[in-house]
Amino acid sequence: MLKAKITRLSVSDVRFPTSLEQHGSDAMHTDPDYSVAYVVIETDGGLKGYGLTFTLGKGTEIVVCAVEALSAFVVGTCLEEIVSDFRAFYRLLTSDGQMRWIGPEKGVIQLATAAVLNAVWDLWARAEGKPLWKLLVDMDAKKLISCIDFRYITDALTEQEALDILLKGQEGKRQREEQMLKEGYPAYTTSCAWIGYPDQQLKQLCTEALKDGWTRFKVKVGVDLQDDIRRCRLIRQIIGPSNTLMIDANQRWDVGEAVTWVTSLAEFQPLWIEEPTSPDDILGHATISKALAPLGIGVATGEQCHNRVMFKQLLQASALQFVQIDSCRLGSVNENLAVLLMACKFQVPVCPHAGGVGLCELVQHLILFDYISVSASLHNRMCEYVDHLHEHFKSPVEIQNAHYMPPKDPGYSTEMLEESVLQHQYPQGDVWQGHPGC
Ligand SMILES: C[C@H](O)[C@@H](O)CC(=O)C(=O)O
Ligand SMILES: [Mg+2]
Repeated sequence: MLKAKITRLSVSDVRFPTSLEQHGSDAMHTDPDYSVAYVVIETDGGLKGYGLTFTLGKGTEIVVCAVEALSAFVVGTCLEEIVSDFRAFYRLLTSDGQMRWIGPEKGVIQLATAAVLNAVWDLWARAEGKPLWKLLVDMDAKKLISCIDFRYITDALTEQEALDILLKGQEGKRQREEQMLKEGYPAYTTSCAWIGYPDQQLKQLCTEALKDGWTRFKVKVGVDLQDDIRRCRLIRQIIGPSNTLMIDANQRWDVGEAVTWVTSLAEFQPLWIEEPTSPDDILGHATISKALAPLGIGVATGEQCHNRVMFKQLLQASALQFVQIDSCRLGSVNENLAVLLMACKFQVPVCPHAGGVGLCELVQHLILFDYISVSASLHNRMCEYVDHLHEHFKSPVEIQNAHYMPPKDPGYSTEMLEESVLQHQYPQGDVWQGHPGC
């Protein structure tokens, strides 16, 4: 299977009209249509790999163009050739002398890299007959390290240090794997309190979620302080004092404003404030972290942190207390591995961003690997869950008692149902016919 030669790459613009009911809305993205640039790679042996990156409607066509521009690097190569030196292949995609000018390793081109490489990782896991998390857990430590591009991060994490972390992680690994298979990985829900949901809906969803066993909840904030106070009070009343609450501002504030606003919400005891300000403002995050530490509120960020270099600086500057990796924002598994290992070295817990379309499906593999092989800890750790659009996937996430149960099917859980792709393709899919946005 590894000998398979990649013969074709196709990419589709697939959009879901989630903005109609305000699903996914936040202080900055008030009308998100959850979307993906969806990649299928075909091989001469018949095996296919599926990959995606997450977007919000308009602009997906630009990511699709970028994927098409990268496809020349992939078509004609052999899976074995790629994975025998995955670091070199990652560099080939991210360091092309002309294309890197529109990055490097950030923005649209990095989203496209993620979509393409996610498909390659899916293909690799399928070729090995394993779910991706298991492929990673079983992989020899040196082989894993050989998938990571350490350029620009060796001042924070050397190859030897990364290897040492993985070797240390061997201890107790089998028990942790068994534990995950039995109990699953702890999750929190964001589905109850999107910014566009009225109080009644928030109340009903929270009450139902509590009944379903959820104990950790995230609420969107940042548009109007009085609204936030009312909504946080409401949610705290429903979930009680001992369940966990997080708040997410999606980059709404300036640095000083973030500190003042979150201080006004401190009585509701949020564990973290997520994305308080621009995702690029490392020193701003450090200032906010320092100011909120006495209140027991941490800073979480990462869903729009575009590469390992940014994460390195956030960690070096003690600018975040929770690392939110994203399976489709960073350069696929390769770059996520680098961030997981850096977070371990800096002893900062990883709580991945998920939700959107497919992000839960993908990132569960990474966080399972993190627990089993890297961090060996569940302290202050949980993976986001959002209850939308799973029905469009061939191997949707399985949640039991607010935990992600490890996927069993081979691959990266990236394959979508053909029918779903056809119906939601933009603009020709049935779902978009007669739609006001079309
Ligand atoms: C636009 C997205 O729904 C965003 O609000 C998601 C997010 O910030 C989160 O899940 O966290
Ligand atoms: Mg967020």
